[in-house]
Amino acid sequence: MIRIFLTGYMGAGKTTLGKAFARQLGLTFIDLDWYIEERFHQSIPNLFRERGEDGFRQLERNMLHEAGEFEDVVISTGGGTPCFFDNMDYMNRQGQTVFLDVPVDVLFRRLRVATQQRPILQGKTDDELRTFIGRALEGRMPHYSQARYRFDGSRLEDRRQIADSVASLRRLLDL
Ligand SMILES: Nc1ncnc2c1ncn2[C@@H]1O[C@H](COP(=O)(O)OP(=O)(O)O)[C@@H](O)[C@H]1O
Ligand SMILES: O=C(O)C1=C[C@@H](OP(=O)(O)O)[C@@H](O)[C@H](O)C1
Ligand SMILES: [Mg+2]
Repeated sequence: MIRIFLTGYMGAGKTTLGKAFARQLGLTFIDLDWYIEERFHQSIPNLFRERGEDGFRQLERNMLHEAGEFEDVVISTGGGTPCFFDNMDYMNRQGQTVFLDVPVDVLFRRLRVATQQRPILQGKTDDELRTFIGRALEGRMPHYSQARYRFDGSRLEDRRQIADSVASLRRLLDL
């Protein structure tokens, strides 16, 4: 039975790599954000507005424990999932955890054009955003570093790089 959790900061490539990896191995792919949006019929930004971050984190934990029971699955978590409650311990008990490690400059380049669905990043200038990402990544590293595996997520910029990264992740996980 295979159960893989991809973790890492916003823009690290969890959704992109998770989807491609699951497709190649014939596994079920669950993006935790998409799963939440499906179950609550609300976008992530609306859930933040309606429930506040604390409320979002509670339902994120509950949905993690629901999806975390699925088998033969790749679960791409949200960037904050490992950082709340005992979510990281839970994931380490349930399956193989992978931290997609990506340099701040790469995260900034990816995210500056993709803040629409990420409430935490909205309303910032480029300089504010880059500083925010750097500080947030540093603050979250104690959680991300509890993952069993570390993987370089900086090579996901085109189909060829995604295919190569899928192959590298298979070797890392011996799958
Ligand atoms: N098909 C694509 N074309 C261009 N950029 C993309 C594409 N897919 C993802 N990206 C960029 O890569 C970033 C990381 O993708 P994503 O998998 O959503 O990361 P995560 O799930 O870790 O937040 C996105 O924020 C986006 O900027
Ligand atoms: O880092 C975070 O706190 C968040 C990351 C998002 O997921 P992605 O990492 O897929 O963008 C989403 O769960 C929410 O906006 C909060
Ligand atoms: Mg994602």
